[in-house]
Amino acid sequence: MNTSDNRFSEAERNGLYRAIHERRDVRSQFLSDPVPPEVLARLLQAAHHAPSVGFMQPWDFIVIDSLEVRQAVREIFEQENQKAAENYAGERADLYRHLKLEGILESPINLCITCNRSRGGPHVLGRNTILETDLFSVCLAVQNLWLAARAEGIGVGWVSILDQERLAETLELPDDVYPVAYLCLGYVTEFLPRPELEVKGWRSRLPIHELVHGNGWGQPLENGPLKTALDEQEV
Ligand SMILES: Cc1cc2c(cc1C)N(C[C@H](O)[C@H](O)[C@H](O)COP(=O)(O)O)c1[nH]c(=O)[nH]c(=O)c1N2
Repeated sequence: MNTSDNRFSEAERNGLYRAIHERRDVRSQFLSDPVPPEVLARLLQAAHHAPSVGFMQPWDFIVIDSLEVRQAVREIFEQENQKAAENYAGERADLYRHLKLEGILESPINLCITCNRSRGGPHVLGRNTILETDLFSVCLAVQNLWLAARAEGIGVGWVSILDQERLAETLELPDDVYPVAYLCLGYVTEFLPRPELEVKGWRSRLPIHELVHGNGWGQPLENGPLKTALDEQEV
């Protein structure tokens, strides 16, 4: 059997890698143009087709277009962001305060992806030992949506500078439902070529060869074909 039989076509593979490499966290570039319902439906379907522990599908999607709700969430962000800024001093504090870290009011849609921690009953296959696997599953749904959105030309920004309890209260979540991701979605003026935090001088992408270890933590990858290929593909 030819090992390439199951491969996508070259154009399809290029499309997938393009979505991965050109996906951005967006907060400064949102347009107010509405996202058509059929496009949003495709994004939600992409999220719903993520893998999940024991096929638990612990996610729900709260689609928020109400200005009132968005304003309430924006206030939570403001308070938490003030606190976060106090972690830095001097130039770093100045830089932090100049970063735009949310697009809650500018984006036409806010979406909260939650995790229902009791979905599927008390014994979910694969979740007997590592309880957090339900949360991991929801993160994969977020990433599916994020990549599909990039292919649709829609920007997504994840806002985590939020007090979860206040967010849960604002969205009237039941006790066993945890707000994993608060996302802002919309068409954009542009997708930056690099992460905004890198463009603004906050932090850079680490070289991949420092992150790939051989056979155990801290053991460098030996010089060989994998190391060469990684170095050649560094982007
Ligand atoms: C769990 C989690 C939480 C957050 C983020 C991401 C993730 C995965 N990111 C986006 C983050 O800053 C961004 O992904 C990195 O800077 C890399 O940039 P690109 O996503 O490649 O553009 C993010 N960005 C932001 O402006 N405000 C925020 O609160 C958060 N929170």
